Amino acid sequence: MSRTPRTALTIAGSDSGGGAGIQADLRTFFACGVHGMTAITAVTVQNSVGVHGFTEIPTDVVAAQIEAVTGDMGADAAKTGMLATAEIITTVASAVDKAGIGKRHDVPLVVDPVAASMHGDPLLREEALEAIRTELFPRATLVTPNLDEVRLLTGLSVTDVTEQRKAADALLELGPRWVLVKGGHMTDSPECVDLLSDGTHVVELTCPRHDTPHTHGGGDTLASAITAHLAKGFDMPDAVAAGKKFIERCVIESYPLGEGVGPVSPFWRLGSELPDPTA
Ligand SMILES: Nc1ncnc2c1ncn2[C@@H]1O[C@H](COP(=O)(O)OP(=O)(O)OP(=O)(O)O)[C@@H](O)[C@H]1O
Ligand SMILES: Cc1ncc(CO)c(N)n1
Repeated sequence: MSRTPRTALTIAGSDSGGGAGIQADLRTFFACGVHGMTAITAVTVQNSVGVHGFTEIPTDVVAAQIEAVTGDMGADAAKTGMLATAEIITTVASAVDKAGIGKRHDVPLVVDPVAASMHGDPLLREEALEAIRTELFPRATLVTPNLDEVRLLTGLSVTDVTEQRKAADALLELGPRWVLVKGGHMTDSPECVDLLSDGTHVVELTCPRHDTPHTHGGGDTLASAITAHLAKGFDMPDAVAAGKKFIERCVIESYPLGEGVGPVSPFWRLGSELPDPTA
């Protein structure tokens, strides 16, 4: 029998195309050496071109998934992605409290406030934004908004690092312990700067902007890589630094698939099992 790995739970939606959502989270957990568990909140009909629709999972089933895995296997860290509705958000907030997950407990909670797909298709009902602010942010150990989500949550438009700092301060007012303001959408910049802050420690994580349109699932992959490293016991700045290194390589190795936007790729972690370029 071999040693049991650390565990991480993702509470998120399914992407039928396999590049984002639950599927991205699970493959990232695996690539980072952590056992992944899932509580599915919604099933999207999605491919490289866009999200064609979604169905929510009943709230009692969302809560039961969280209870079943945390009560039996335990989670060393957890993350949320697509939550779809205010009712699901409220359910998740009380389920993580019951499971001892979140800022006030020992088990870190990463909240990725997913509002839309990268094609601009909504993944969250409009009226649910307030529930993200009031129910989830105060429970979060880390929140990881992109710049569109920053604007929706705070009303602030961010175009440079100085504005990223102001946005981080505004988001911290909503109660999370740490904030990571992602800079992937600042497409005029030759660098991708993500700003991490807890109000005292401010760290800029920078990498070159790699020239690829295929970044589907980038936000989910970054948040799950951070969650996996938190599960392994890294402190927040080290977990985020490890996540940033991981996502940069996944962006470099991203591949075209379908007619639209291809996924970022954790395949590089497989070494000799890498896809055969001659096949
Ligand atoms: N072209 C790129 N080159 C290098 N890093 C990138 C690139 N695009 C995005 N990133 C990085 O990928 C991560 C995800 O950032 P982004 O701001 O795109 O999040 P997101 O919009 O939530 O992602 P998505 O909606 O595509 O899943 C960040 O660490 C960002 O800096
Ligand atoms: C299910 C799902 N979650 C998150 C995203 C955002 O990348 C997506 N496109 N689909």
